[in-house]
Amino acid sequence: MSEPILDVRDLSVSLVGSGPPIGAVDRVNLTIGRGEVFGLVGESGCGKSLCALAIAGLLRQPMQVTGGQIMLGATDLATIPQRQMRRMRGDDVSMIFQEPMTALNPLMTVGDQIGEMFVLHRGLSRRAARKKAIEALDQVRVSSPERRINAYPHQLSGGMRQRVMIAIALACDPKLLIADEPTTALDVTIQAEIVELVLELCRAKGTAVMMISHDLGLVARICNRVAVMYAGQIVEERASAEIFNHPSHPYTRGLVDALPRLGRRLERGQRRLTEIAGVVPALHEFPEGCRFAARCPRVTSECTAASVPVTQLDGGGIVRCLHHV
Ligand SMILES: Nc1ncnc2c1ncn2[C@@H]1O[C@H](COP(=O)(O)OP(=O)(O)OP(=O)(O)O)[C@@H](O)[C@H]1O
Repeated sequence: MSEPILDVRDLSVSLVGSGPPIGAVDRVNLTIGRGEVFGLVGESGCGKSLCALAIAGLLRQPMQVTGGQIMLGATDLATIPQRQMRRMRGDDVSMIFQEPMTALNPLMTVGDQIGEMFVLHRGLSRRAARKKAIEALDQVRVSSPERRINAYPHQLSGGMRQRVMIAIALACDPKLLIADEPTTALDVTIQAEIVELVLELCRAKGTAVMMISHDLGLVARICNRVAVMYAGQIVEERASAEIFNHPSHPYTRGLVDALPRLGRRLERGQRRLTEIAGVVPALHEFPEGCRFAARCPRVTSECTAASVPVTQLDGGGIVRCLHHV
């Protein structure tokens, strides 16, 4: 891997309320190289978004970072004050979300929202920022950018809004872009265009990407390395070709088997491809031993006796399973 830009060590996020804290993300380790495209996958509710929000300094009560370090270069994002984090967000690390409307201000034109990045982070005048906003809109392939900068978010299509959010996120050339399911809410035809756009712009700017998705197929195709998350823990992390072709953890195997492939047909009465039976446990239901045990085809009594340590794999990477292949 190239020089690391992000080094997350033993990150824990917990729900902190009136009772004892409830762990949601459990000692997660992640390293992303400069300009690398890194994937984080897992079903809904595995803790991917909480990891992302923790890194971007956007966790909200009752969720809190309760342990570990988030090193972006020499700065530990887990401990810096909110004011410093606000400065670094946009400048060093940016995030785009599944639903752009949650991040865009409905009362401001898209031009003002993009321009604000240049005013706040680069100290440009309003007039100079407006010019840069037009260039940024052009870069994300919004046609007639001089006209479109005067539009409000609700006047644009979902795909256009996502492009605006990408323009805002990349305006100040951050070192890391976290993309949390950026295409899930979009029409299938636009999804590939948006992913390509993100990759192309980040490649040109040397920005590393952390792509979060429930779609292992997408992530394996575009990422150098992939981490698979289950019930708040990383259960496997390897080069994406390895993960895709020789999944080591039974959960990863299940995700691969659930992918649609050319020539595979649904059996009569089967609604989806081989889904992993069962559901991700809720936070207060995490079991003592392996968290995947209740759904695992390889489970034995050892799996539920004590928590499962991480094993280094011969070809590089890690897996958290007593019966990995
Ligand atoms: N503010 C909150 N209060 C209570 N529980 C929460 C909160 N935010 C997240 N959780 C719980 O934490 C767990 C992890 O959630 P998270 O959103 O990180 O999952 P995810 O893998 O990103 O799923 P998705 O793809 O659906 O966003 C889930 O069980 C979720 O219900």
